[in-house]
Amino acid sequence: MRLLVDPPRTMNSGSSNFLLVPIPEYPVLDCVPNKNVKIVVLGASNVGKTALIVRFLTKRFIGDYEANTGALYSRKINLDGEQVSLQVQDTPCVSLQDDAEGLYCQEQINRSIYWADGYVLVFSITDHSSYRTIQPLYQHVRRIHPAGNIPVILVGNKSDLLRARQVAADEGETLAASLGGPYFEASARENHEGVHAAFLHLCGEVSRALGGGNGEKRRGGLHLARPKSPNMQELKRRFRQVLSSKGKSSTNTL
Ligand SMILES: Nc1nc2c(ncn2[C@@H]2O[C@H](COP(=O)(O)OP(=O)(O)OP(=O)(O)O)[C@@H](O)[C@H]2O)c(=O)[nH]1
Repeated sequence: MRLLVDPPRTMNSGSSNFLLVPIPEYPVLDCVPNKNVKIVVLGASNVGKTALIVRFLTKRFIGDYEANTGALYSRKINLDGEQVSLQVQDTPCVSLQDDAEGLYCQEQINRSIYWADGYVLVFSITDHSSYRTIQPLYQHVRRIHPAGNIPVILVGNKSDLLRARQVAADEGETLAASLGGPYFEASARENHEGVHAAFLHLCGEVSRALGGGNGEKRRGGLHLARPKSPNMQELKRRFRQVLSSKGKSSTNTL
């Protein structure tokens, strides 16, 4: 069975700034047996974590969001001709501590890190401090998963804002190499293909790392419960919010 969140009833089809397509959700019981890929998206504030996830799952770009509270999105994807259950965990932002050695990282994020099989580390190419957050963030992931291979990709988002660039592409490449994953420059605002390629690459890596197993992978380090299940209420609330603000700002309805 597949559950859909309430579809929007009034929309402006000319706008790309609103979530026009509901993100398919389905209960955990409907997961594809033995093929459950769990990834978490991590990074500093305002780098575009939510925008990237929504872009990947809906091919759409939403202009503005309220601060993220950590939604979990679920859907089935086709990976090399195989159906795979994908869960993508959005997270609140992390930030560097004053000494820049450690991270401010909510407990909810630690749980997500423990739960996930693959990691999307995001910075904005327009914000060098978000780039500096990545190395400590990766070390943090390593502390939670001290053993084994960690499938990871590094995404430099907002590549459409070239004039505001603060992080050079080769800085991204170098950092990604040190983490042992590939670097993708992407624009959640302007380009679905780049975002899609990045997420799909990670899903493939995770699937290979799980080796066809059921996701019961490495379990060293901290013992933390998995994060809450798909947040349907949160999604519905966001749709309602988007629709009501749309209704206020435009007379164009379908
Ligand atoms: N120009 C441009 N803006 C983007 C892009 N991606 C996201 N944004 C904008 O950046 C802002 C932050 O995007 P979010 O997706 O909310 O970022 P986040 O990392 O989830 O933010 P937090 O909730 O603070 O953790 C929003 O105003 C987005 O519209 C992009 O690729 N290009």
